[in-house]
Amino acid sequence: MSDQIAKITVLPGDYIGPEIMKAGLAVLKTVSEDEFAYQIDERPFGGAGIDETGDPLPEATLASAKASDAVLLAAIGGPKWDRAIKRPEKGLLEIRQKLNLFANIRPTSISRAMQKYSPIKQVEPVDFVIVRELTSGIYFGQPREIDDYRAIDTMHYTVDEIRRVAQVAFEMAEKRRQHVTMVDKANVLATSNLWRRVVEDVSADYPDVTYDTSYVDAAAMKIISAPEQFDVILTENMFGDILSDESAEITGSLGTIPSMSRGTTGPALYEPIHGSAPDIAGKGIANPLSMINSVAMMLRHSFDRPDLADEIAKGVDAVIESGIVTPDLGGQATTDQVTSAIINQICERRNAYVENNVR
Ligand SMILES: NC(=O)c1ccc[n+]([C@@H]2O[C@H](COP(=O)([O-])OP(=O)(O)OC[C@H]3O[C@@H](n4cnc5c(N)ncnc54)[C@H](O)[C@@H]3O)[C@@H](O)[C@H]2O)c1
Ligand SMILES: CC(C)[C@H](C(=O)O)[C@@H](O)C(=O)O
Ligand SMILES: [Mg+2]
Repeated sequence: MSDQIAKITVLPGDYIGPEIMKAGLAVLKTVSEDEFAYQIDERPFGGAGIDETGDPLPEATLASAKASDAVLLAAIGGPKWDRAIKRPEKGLLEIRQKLNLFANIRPTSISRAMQKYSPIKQVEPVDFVIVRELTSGIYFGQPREIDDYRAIDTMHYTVDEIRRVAQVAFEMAEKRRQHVTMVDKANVLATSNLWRRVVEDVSADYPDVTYDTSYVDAAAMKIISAPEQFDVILTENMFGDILSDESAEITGSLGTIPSMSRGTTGPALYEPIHGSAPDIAGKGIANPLSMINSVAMMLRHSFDRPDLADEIAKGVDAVIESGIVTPDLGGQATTDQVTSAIINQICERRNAYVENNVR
């Protein structure tokens, strides 16, 4: 951190983005009181960036992100800008590339509190993390062309791009249950064959970590039938995008899962894995948990405050357990009611702690 006050660039984005960002910032304010000094710099991004400046990633937004200690993003995109020359999604790809956020970490765990909301039956605990390559592959490959009769996208990977994200996955696995599964389509794709060669090589540097591979179609099946088998899933950009939405859904809702995107230096970016949910925007029913969990992830990884992240996690678990949940999880609570319930839990626990320690 550049000085004692953490600089956080805040990008509320579009549709439900501002609704859930408000929730995330309210929880951040609560846990930070007397504990963590920060300043936020809120900037337009995505559709909001287009509306304000004509560009989904305005220059001033990028400059703020680059000068920050961490970036907090809600969600961007939606039908309003589907015909824009440069769509909001383009801004998202650009910020990932310009901040060199090559590793995207998307956790899936079904805590005891969450079990009753999961659509799958679990015998063993489910707790795995997807490490998704984020700045290369088919999202960025050239040539990329379209005319009236054909369209071309190109999947492209280099050894260095694979090696650096593989190292992130193996390092994470060392601190978890020491297992990496690389997910690919090596029975068809040349890029997957390069991934196999490079990851096999990287795995030799981590003797305590076991390593296996799975084709992506089979992995999609196992995420539902045997998710407890996974510890760290390492995969390329587009497979990671698809498998992370599927993985989120086995917890009960896409609206619960946070993510971290990081490079080797510079600020990391934290965001829910879902999009701007235009179908429910403005109704006050968006699930704020993905955003609140993203705030916790930021405190843990960018600011070395696992204590504050744990306080949030305990508050979230208590509220989920009590059944105060939004309609995507089968409940009737609003975004604000869930957020207030979490804040109350955090405050009650703090007061109880103070009382116990004064006596
Ligand atoms: N990182 C991002 O900002 C990001 C990620 C994914 C999609 N998008 C964009 O979002 C827009 C909408 O995309 P989409 O509809 O395909 O996907 P989406 O993730 O926005 O929504 C898919 C479904 O999940 C529900 N959902 C998502 N988040 C929720 C939450 N917090 N609470 C309750 N329900 C929630 C939605 O209501 C919808 O039914 C598109 O423009 C897309 O490109 C942005
Ligand atoms: C909006 C889109 C470009 C983005 C992606 O595919 O990376 C989203 O789906 C995500 O998962 O963050
Ligand atoms: Mg996605």
